[in-house]
Amino acid sequence: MQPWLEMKGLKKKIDDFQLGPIDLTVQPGTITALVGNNGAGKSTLLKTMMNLVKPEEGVIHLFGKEFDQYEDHWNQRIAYQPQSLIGCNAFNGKELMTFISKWYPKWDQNLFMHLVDLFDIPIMKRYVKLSPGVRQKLNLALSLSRDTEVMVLDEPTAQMDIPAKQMLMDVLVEWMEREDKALIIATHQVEDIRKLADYVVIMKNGKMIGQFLKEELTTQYKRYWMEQPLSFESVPGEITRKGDRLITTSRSNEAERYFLQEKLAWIESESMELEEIITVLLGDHGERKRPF
Ligand SMILES: Nc1ncnc2c1ncn2[C@@H]1O[C@H](COP(=O)(O)OP(=O)(O)OP(=O)(O)O)[C@@H](O)[C@H]1O
Repeated sequence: MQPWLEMKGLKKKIDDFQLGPIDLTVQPGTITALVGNNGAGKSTLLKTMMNLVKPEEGVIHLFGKEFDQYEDHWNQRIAYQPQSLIGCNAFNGKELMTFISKWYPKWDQNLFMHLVDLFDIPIMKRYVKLSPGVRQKLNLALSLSRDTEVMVLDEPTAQMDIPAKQMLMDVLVEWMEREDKALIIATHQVEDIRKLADYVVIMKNGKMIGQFLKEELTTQYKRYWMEQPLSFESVPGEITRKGDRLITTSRSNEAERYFLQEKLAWIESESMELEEIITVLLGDHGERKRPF
């Protein structure tokens, strides 16, 4: 199947920050979570996808076409929700809905009203007077109701309370089920990634560490408690070793094959938590820095 979004060798320099090279593919029907340290370049990458930031190198294909050949109204097929909306303060939710809905032929008024009701959004109150969490809820109602094929969300749940985050997960899952859709979401919330993502894109200091199938990460990253002390020889995918019996690996299939071949028995094995896996991939699995 042709990807809906494809980036190859994308690079962008902003002052002393270098983004890329980025190689990324988004298939219809998938949710991709963009994860990384602060300042990794997630927001810059999302803006590049939306043609708001011009890359110096590389190509972007959206729905099979390069940017300069984009079909008219391409932006009616992809919606982008930045971390904060500019220029909304003077208006209330109902007025914003009236402006925005005109641009999107598939605008779903029923969904908008459903989300207003679900999240208890006061749509007659001016945007500037809403709390950051309620603003995020309104932003989401204004984004999802566009009913575009691709939705790009930049940290949509950072300010939300716990029940709203839970409800949003359900809303996003339902939204994905409507027809072929793709969702790209930059987030620091492990829960979002755990519950929603099919793919996880890990970024660190402008570089893309990789695009991974979440299932593969959570099945391949494991720790083993060995019955006998291990030799010094390294185990396939070895990440860390504590003492001579506790080992973590990023390639559990190969590690288990190696253990069987070497007649090494393990007492117990455990899959690593997604949060730990991301920490390892971000290269922060060593000694913790002292807080002071
Ligand atoms: N308009 C700008 N002018 C100067 N530097 C910028 C601009 N926009 C982004 N940057 C720089 O680009 C880098 C990446 O920032 P970006 O906001 O994309 O990271 P991020 O991964 O989204 O971070 P966070 O997780 O903290 O939201 C940072 O070093 C930032 O200072």
